[in-house]
Amino acid sequence: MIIGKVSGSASPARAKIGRDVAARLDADPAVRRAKVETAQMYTVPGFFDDAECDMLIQMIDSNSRPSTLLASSEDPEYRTSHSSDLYRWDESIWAIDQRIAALLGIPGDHGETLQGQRYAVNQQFRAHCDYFHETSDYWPKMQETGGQRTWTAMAYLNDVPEGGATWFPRAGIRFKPKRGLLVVWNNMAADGAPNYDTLHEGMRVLEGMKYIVTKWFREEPWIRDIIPTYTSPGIENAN
Ligand SMILES: O=C(O)CCC(=O)C(=O)O
Ligand SMILES: [Fe+2]
Repeated sequence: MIIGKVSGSASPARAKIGRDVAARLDADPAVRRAKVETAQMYTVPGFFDDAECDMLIQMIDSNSRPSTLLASSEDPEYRTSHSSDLYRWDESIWAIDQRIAALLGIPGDHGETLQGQRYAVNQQFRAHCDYFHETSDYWPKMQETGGQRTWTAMAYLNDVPEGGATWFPRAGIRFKPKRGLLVVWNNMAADGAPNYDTLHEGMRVLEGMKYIVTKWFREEPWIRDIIPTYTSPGIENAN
């Protein structure tokens, strides 16, 4: 995640992911293309039903820590929500992960751990881009774990009485939290380079709580490095 404008390089592989996912979403009658010229952005109303939203909210409430940032920020108000990593191998999370991956047509193992977030009144996530800064200190580490973030899928788990919209100031669109609504966008431009027009903000919650889940997809498999490999004692690792 980066703060402010940065550039990364063009990538034919990422450009192809952008075209393939968009073609799939364009062909899906449940999906609506957002009226945005400068980024690929879609919505799916009612992607999660009430039972799924309630289950996810309960999981977030039972397992939250203060949210973090990859890049440092001077502003303590930058990201004030609570986050929760939703355990991939839990049966119900697995099913949700698979459904999101199938919607986009991206293999599930390219998806990072589903992240739940909870914002209380006055909490927010200020303007940022989800892609990685390719000249940052953390970029080599990100390259080892699947490379650049391509698509983001984010769902609102409840209606928020006031505030908490997701605002894309450069793309010129704002989404109001609506229970079950999934918002999907490509963080890359047509040439596969990071698209600064995807800059977005989780606006301050003014009344009530806001619950969301976010799935960030990498250009390559993310999961391979987190599966523990069993090595028998006394047997040399072949690598
Ligand atoms: O809370 C929001 O509306 C935005 C969340 C977000 O930007 C993210 O999870 O990457
Ligand atoms: Fe974001």
